[in-house]
Amino acid sequence: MSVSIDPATTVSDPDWATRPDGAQVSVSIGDLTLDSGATLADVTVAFQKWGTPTAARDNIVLALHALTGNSHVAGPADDQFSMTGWWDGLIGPGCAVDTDEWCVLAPNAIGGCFGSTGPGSLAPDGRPWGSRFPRLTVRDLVRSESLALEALGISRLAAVAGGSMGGARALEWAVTYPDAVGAALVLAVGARASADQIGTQTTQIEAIKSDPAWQGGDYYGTGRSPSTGMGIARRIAHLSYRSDRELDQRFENRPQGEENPLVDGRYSIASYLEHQAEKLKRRFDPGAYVVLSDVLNNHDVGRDRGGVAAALAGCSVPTVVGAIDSDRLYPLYQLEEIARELGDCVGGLHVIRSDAGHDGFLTEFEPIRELLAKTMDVARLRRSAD
Ligand SMILES: CC(=O)SCCNC(=O)CCNC(=O)[C@H](O)C(C)(C)COP(=O)(O)OP(=O)(O)OC[C@H]1O[C@@H](n2cnc3c(N)ncnc32)[C@H](O)[C@@H]1OP(=O)(O)O
Ligand SMILES: N[C@@H](CCO)C(=O)O
Repeated sequence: MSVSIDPATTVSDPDWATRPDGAQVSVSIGDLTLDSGATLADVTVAFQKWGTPTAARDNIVLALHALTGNSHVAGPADDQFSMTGWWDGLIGPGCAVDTDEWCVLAPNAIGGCFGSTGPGSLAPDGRPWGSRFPRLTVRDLVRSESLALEALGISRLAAVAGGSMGGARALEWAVTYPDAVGAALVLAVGARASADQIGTQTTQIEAIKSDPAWQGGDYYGTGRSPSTGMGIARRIAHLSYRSDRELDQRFENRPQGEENPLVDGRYSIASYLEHQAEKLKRRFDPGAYVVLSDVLNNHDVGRDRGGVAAALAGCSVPTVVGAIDSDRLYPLYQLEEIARELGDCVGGLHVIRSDAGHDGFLTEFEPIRELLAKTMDVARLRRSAD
């Protein structure tokens, strides 16, 4: 990729390359011009790193998280990240992405709440961005990542990989910078947002904005947060992340424990969704949920590129494409389109048989391991051909 670095660019830790696995580094990339034409001032992109970059920086793999994910792709839960890494066991010494060979970087998306600039960050005037935070696109996220990588001395990626919003980012990486990406793994995402996805995501956004604690988006520092609205959003979202079959097998129409839904008790599924909502409230910012859901809504790899088919056909990056057969958020036909139209799809569409639904890109360890290994095989061939 070729990007022009803002003179304000700084790297928090100049020795980041030799730091141990899981090390964090943040890069201030200065002002970022957005697709909307607006400028986001003083942007920081925060990463975690596993493995060691070569002197030539030719072994870098970008692991891209989904909507509420973060840079913690491997390792146990710790003080900063309350969850086990989302691809734990897939990235590390001897794993599918072998960090004795590859150096994995996982950037936190801008617009989020894990160290990269988001709506809860302080703007240059010292106040939280809040309602002033601009709308972002997947391409804005990818551009911020490419600027940060340039500042780390990285101009080429051996591979990019991700699912869901991470898959949208991986696809945009491949289409935007085909000469700078060796191989890609795109999981559980479409080439553009569908009416169904925009419908459910705008409904979730409305749930957050209709919480009185939203305060027009300027709730930071007020002591009140629209977490009730985000809890409702997460319940709606979580249903779309799992399959009807799996949920019914697990919960049927059973009551929760001894509770009686015919009086004032809950159904088991309602209790489960409440649990998922409560967990998200503890680790995610509603404002970031709104910004990144909007990013998913405007995802369209064909925008200003002559449409989806033309954009995908023009992409020369060898790309492994994977779908989960029970994914009702990103149904099979959307992944079939990507696999069919891409300039260089490796082995056609890989369909993962699972009842886990969309979340299968996180839970189906063995099939994801195989797809990651396949992607790294392609990356290795391309690296040796360079
Ligand atoms: C790429 C990225 O980074 S995306 C971000 C990844 N992480 C997340 O999305 C975090 C949210 N977590 C999840 O979505 C899921 O936990 C996944 C996808 C990571 C894993 O899914 P699974 O292992 O299938 O978990 P599952 O959906 O069964 O949930 C289990 C939880 O529900 C709870 N639960 C199950 N039944 C009930 C019930 N009737 N009432 C209340 N809670 C219940 C379990 O106790 C368990 O709780 P715990 O997670 O606090 O231990
Ligand atoms: N469980 C995932 C689903 C969205 O892809 C998340 O919360 O980000």
